[in-house]
Amino acid sequence: MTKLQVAIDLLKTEDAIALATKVAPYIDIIELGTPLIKSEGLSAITAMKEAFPDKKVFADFKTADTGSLEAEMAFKAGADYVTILGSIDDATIIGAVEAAKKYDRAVVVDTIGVKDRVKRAQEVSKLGVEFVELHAGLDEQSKPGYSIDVLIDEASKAGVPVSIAGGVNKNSIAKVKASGAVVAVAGGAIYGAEDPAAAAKELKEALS
Ligand SMILES: O=C(CO)[C@H](O)[C@H](O)COP(=O)(O)O
Repeated sequence: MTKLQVAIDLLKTEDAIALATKVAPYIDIIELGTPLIKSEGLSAITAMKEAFPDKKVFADFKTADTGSLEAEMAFKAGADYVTILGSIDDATIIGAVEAAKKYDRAVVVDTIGVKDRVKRAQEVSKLGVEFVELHAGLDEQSKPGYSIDVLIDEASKAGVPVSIAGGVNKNSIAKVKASGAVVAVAGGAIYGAEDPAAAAKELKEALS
């Protein structure tokens, strides 16, 4: 079954925890977005894991170097998953995977900015990562003509475990599920909704 991940791109830990409290019943993975971690630091990860010990906590570090060091920082703070950029050298991903083995946690590779996401997903899947995020970032999504259908098509071709992030919402969720993605990542569709709990519930039900 496709899991549901909420991407929390807010800037304050207390706001992130308040949102997670509303949506937790419908969510499998709680993602602390890169801006939140940059704003609040590692303490945001620790606070989220302490508030939700039974949920997977995902630290969206988007690490570009010193993979082992940064992954260890995330895991020590309480993260279950850390992201490493797919556009960088394999050595960074391998270092992070070694740290994940030490802490019994997992690495997710983020393909933001990668030209051939399917090829890179297949390459890095051989390095021991948990899954690969087929990702169009918020800036890419704002460009004219963007459609999540590109990511959905790639997920169906990848042949390795992938998540989809980049405009998952109630209109696209059925196609995301049908693509075989192991995780659907929804940010704005949940934290930007008038009723985040209802939005998360609707997405979760569509994945069931
Ligand atoms: O990682 C991110 C930006 O770099 C976002 O969290 C991700 O793109 C999901 O957000 P949305 O569902 O709002 O597109």
